[in-house]
Amino acid sequence: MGEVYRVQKGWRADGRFPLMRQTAPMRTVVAGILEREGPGGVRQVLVGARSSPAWAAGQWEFPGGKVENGETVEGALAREWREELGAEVTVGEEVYRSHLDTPVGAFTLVALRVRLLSDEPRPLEHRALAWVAPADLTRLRLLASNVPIAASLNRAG
Ligand SMILES: Nc1nc2c([nH]c(=O)n2[C@H]2C[C@H](O)[C@@H](COP(=O)(O)OP(=O)(O)OP(=O)(O)O)O2)c(=O)[nH]1
Repeated sequence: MGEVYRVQKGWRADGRFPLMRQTAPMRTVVAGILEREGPGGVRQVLVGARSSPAWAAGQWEFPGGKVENGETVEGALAREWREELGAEVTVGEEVYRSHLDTPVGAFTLVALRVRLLSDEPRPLEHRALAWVAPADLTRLRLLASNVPIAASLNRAG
C-alpha cells in the first residue's frame, strides 16, 4: 500500500501529473560548425546572431535548429542550413553533445561539422552572420550553451 501512496503523492492538486514533461521523449537541437581559411590563412568559424525568440535575440549561435519527427540529425541540419542560410551542406563528424534546458523544454544539443557544397551562407533568418577566429568567439555574446563548443573549437586549433 505504501507504493500506491507514493504514486498518489506524485499527482498535483489539480489532477495533472507533474512528471509528464520529464518523461516526454527528449528532443534534439542540431548546430552546424562550418570552418574556412579566412584572409591571411586564418582559421574562422561561421556564427549567426539570432533574431528570435526574445530571450535569445542578438545572441550568437552555430546555425541549426530542432530535429523534427522522423528526421535524422544529419537530415535536420542540412534542412536548417538550406532554410536559414540558403546553403547546401554535407554533414560530417559530431564534435560536441550536451544537455540543453530552454524556456520551451529540455533538448539534447549536438554540434556537427558541416562542409559547404554551394555559395556562401546568407542571413535569411539571422540578424547577421560573421566569420570569427575560434579564439575570438568568447568576445561575442554567445548562447550560454555554445560557450563550451567555442572552447572545444579553440582547443582543437
Ligand atoms: N540553432 C541553434 N540553437 C541553439 C544553439 N544553442 C542553443 O542553446 N540553441 C537553442 C536555441 C533555441 O532555444 C533552440 C533551437 O531552436 P531554433 O529556434 O533554432 O529551432 P528551429 O529553427 O527548429 O525553430 P522552430 O521551428 O522551433 O521555431 O536551441 C545553437 O548553437 N544553434
